[in-house]
Amino acid sequence: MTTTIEVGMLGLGTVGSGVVERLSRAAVKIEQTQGLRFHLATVAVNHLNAPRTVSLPLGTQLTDSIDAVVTDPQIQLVIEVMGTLTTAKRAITTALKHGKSVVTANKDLIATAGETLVRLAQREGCDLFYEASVAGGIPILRTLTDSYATDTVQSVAGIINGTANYVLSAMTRTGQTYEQALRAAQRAGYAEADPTNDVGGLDATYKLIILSRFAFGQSLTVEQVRPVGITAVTTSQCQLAATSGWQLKLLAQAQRHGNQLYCRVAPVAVGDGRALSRVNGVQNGVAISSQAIGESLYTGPGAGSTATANSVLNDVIAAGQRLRLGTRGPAFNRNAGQLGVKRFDQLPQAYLLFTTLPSAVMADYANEAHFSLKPLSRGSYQTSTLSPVQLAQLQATRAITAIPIADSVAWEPVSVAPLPIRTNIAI
Ligand SMILES: NC(=O)C1=CN([C@@H]2O[C@H](COP(=O)(O)OP(=O)(O)OC[C@H]3O[C@@H](n4cnc5c(N)ncnc54)[C@H](OP(=O)(O)O)[C@@H]3O)[C@@H](O)[C@H]2O)C=CC1
Ligand SMILES: N[C@@H](CC=O)C(=O)O
Repeated sequence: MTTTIEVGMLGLGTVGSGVVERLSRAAVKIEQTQGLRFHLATVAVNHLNAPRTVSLPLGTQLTDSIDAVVTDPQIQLVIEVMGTLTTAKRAITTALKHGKSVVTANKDLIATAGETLVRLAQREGCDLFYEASVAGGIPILRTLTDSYATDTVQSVAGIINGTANYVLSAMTRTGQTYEQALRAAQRAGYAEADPTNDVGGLDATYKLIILSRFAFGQSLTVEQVRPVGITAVTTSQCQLAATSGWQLKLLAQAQRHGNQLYCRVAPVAVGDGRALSRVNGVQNGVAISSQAIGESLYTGPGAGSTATANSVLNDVIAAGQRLRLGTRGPAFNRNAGQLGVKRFDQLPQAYLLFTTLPSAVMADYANEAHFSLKPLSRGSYQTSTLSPVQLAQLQATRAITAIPIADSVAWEPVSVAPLPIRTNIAI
């Protein structure tokens, strides 16, 4: 017997159009395999007369009133794919208070107000799912919930912003400028309406915050992560690094060490031997290290209409099944931990350096401060382990860009001599 679920949707842009298209394409399969039929009753948009890439099914209402969706007593399930913070929070809150289950792809909102919304959903006995909020088409949240249920995660290292990875890959592989590559990512529908968070590392930080709740039961804040984006990375740096066996990636990391969780979102040099170095373009990759499974890598498209819509619809089906069975309420994530939070940049580690300073000056630095410097190609170097103080002093020259090398952290303190302070060296 088939159960019909009345659905309302907020947003009909890149992801919303994908949801409409996938929902009609997969309707027969969903009915056959799940015993569910989803009837898209109403879709709310901002601009009623804007051109659309999909046609709505016959009978689906298009409105510019969010309330017409979230307060409609017929609607049982609301899909929020419009983005925004305040408007989306108000809409989801109203939907939950009206007893509706909610599926959202909104990482900004789930990272910053997710805990409040989860509590509200629990109080109202509704479901709140958000698989598409992290890594687009990769079912990483459900995998962490279901497949790591008995396991203990030690570390998560992810390329989790499709736009930034597309840009860095294009700069490395085709020599495009940052601006050219970003424009292409925008045209492909990977970037947010305003791409500032994509390239500034905030989008990856929001996703790391959500991932960390599932992997460690630990909530992070943007202030704790202090993300560094890719806006200062140049095509020349990407290509010099690649020549020497490193790929520059915007990496989001969280790693348990004792009772601390170390985190970072920053451009990092990933060695060619590591699987993450081969995750290119809009692809995302999440490498998980855990006690029972060991090392695993989950890859797939991190953004884009169809792949993201697929994740949204998997949540819709999960919520639909609970509506059918009357089992709504259990939170998507119930992992809870109590770790202190630190940043990777508080630890000694090795770096790739890019500079226009003469090699003799760089050699003097290394000699005076007792660290070693391996020259790579044209103004690039690989350092031995540097303490945070040494790094700060080195960067005070303002003529050196330092990119941390993945997996080079020294967990035990190392004794390193401080550098003499030299600022504003003439080049
Ligand atoms: N694009 C992607 O690859 C991914 C996106 N996401 C997330 O999914 C969400 C949607 O992204 P995306 O589809 O790319 O965004 P788009 O900008 O393409 O679409 C946003 C849609 O929301 C509608 N909208 C915006 N504000 C309002 C409002 N106040 N009232 C009613 N409708 C509104 C817009 O209406 P109108 O068309 O009339 O302007 C538009 O249809 C975001 O949270 C994003 O972060 C998550 C994973 C991947
Ligand atoms: N803008 C985001 C879209 C998916 O979350 C990205 O580029 O990863």
